[in-house]
Amino acid sequence: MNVSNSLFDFHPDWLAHTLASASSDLPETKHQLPDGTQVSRKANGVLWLTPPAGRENPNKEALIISAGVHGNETAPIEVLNGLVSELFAGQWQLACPALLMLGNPVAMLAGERFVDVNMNRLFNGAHSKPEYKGLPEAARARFLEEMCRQFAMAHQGLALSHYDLHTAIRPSKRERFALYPFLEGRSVPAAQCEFLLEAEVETLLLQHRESTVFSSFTATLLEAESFTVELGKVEPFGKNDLRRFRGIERALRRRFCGQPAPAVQAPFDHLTVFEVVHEILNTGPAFRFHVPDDVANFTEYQPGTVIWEDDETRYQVGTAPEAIVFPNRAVPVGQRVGLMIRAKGSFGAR
Ligand SMILES: O=C(O)CCC(=O)N[C@@H](CCC(=O)O)C(=O)O
Ligand SMILES: [Zn+2]
Repeated sequence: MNVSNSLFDFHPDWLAHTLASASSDLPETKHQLPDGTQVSRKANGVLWLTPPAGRENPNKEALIISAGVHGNETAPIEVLNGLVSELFAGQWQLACPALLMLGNPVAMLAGERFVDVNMNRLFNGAHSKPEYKGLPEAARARFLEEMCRQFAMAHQGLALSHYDLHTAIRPSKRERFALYPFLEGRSVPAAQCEFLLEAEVETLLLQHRESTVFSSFTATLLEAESFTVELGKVEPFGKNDLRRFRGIERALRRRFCGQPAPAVQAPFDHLTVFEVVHEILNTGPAFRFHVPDDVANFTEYQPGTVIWEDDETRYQVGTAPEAIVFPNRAVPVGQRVGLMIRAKGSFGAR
């Protein structure tokens, strides 16, 4: 029997199966591709792939790729699903172990960012907070963390990278950008910058503190080189212009196949690096946010502009212009309303 048929219960592909099984508790199932690659479906939307023993892993690495941690960010889900279909159809062979995760199948089915609570605020152990007790998104975040832990343990000695793929709610003056989780003393390896450029991601944002997002968990606890990667704008399934996602698709395929990195090429030959200078948090009922709802990511504000205030605090842009990323006033008290950022330099040519 065709492995897709048996693994995906006669659904045409991994995504269709994951959506159809969104509210099911699937037991672990194991399969083998004709070339000997082991495929373990650990749960709905979670595939652990192991190349056959003896196959060379030229880049000496293991990859964790996640998409759909926000259910309405569909393009990266479609890209990852397409790569899985290619692998299962024998179009290329896997060189490195890979853990592939569709983060929040229930939210994906609903076409929503999340169902009860933003899952990308539940990592680094936040899922265990009493206020999230009993919520399916907390259980899923805990499970995804456990999968990552087991995968990292099983592949000690290989370089571990995690790319958590997203799309942004609003338009962006910089179409694709990556966020690098904060770790004391860490700097971004050149090979990772080159991978981002290969994926046509031209902007990198350095986080200023540890957080509860998925990439912060894998970076902090598993010592992975991790990135949240924003690849475009949120659209429903079937409405994405997947030509705009060819960069990440090609770059991931190349990594899965264990091929060497191509030389960096214009126009994707330099990465503009920004740093977070201020995180805007919803401080409660008196919080007033002065950025309009529809402003694009990377919109710049001049020194002195008041960005937010409440009855005790007022945040004004400092002596140099600052730009905003992820403006979103509709978040619970204590959560991020946006990030104020400033250009820090660049990597590569120019
Ligand atoms: O467009 C938006 O407002 C949100 C897009 C998104 O989901 N971004 C991630 C970034 C995670 C990080 O800071 O690494 C998120 O908000 O979870
Ligand atoms: Zn997202």
